Amino acid sequence: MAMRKPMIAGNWKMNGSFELVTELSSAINKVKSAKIDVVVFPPFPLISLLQQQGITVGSQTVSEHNPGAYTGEVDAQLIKQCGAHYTLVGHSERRSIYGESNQRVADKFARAQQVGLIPVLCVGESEQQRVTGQTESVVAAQIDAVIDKLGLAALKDSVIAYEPVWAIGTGKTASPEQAQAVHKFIRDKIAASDSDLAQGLTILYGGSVNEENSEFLFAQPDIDGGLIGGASLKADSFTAICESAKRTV
Ligand SMILES: O=C(CO)COP(=O)(O)O
Repeated sequence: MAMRKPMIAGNWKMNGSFELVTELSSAINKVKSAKIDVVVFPPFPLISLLQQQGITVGSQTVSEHNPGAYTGEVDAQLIKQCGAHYTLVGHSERRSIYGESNQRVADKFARAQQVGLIPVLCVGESEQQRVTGQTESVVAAQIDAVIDKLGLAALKDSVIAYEPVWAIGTGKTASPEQAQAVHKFIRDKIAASDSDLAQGLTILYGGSVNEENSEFLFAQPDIDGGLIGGASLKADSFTAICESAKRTV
């Protein structure tokens, strides 16, 4: 991953508080380094606050619509104004709990880029899909929905996060070899059309990453960092994961 800077992203999901912002931002500011990008995805109301503490931030989702009568949704432009640089799109919890289709995720990806937010496109198969041999076709379809809508070049200003659904919040991490195989599949798929784009693309792994397994995952050639859930809420764990990413550089 010589030409790609490792990224460690913390997805707080529906957790967090003003107190956690204080605790985590001081820990992250200590671990920050030019060697890695550290990004936090907190709930919407904490975006500005974290940004004011010097943390690079993103939202956990974004509306696909332009501003208007969409009660409860948050506009991409406003998220950007709050200081966010990134947004997750298509996290598996959004897909499964809120019914987001590949098409809708592609619409969100498009809207994010329209206002200059960098979308982090989350992809991954369920356990059932893995055991029935559908991992590659599921992941390919999730990526193709974006390519079909916007063209391959849209992936240039984006990040992909491979998060197998069976590994999220379960403590069942994909082995480094399992994760590497899917990351390589994604990079090869894109390289078939544009090898420079594929070589420059940051592909994160997510799903039960912790300070014990991060080093082995990040040592894989196509794994450029992690999207961390549970362990991103604990200063010690999150900073240890960041340190393990620094050691790969
Ligand atoms: O969903 C995730 C990050 O987006 C992963 O969550 P866990 O690290 O808690 O498994």
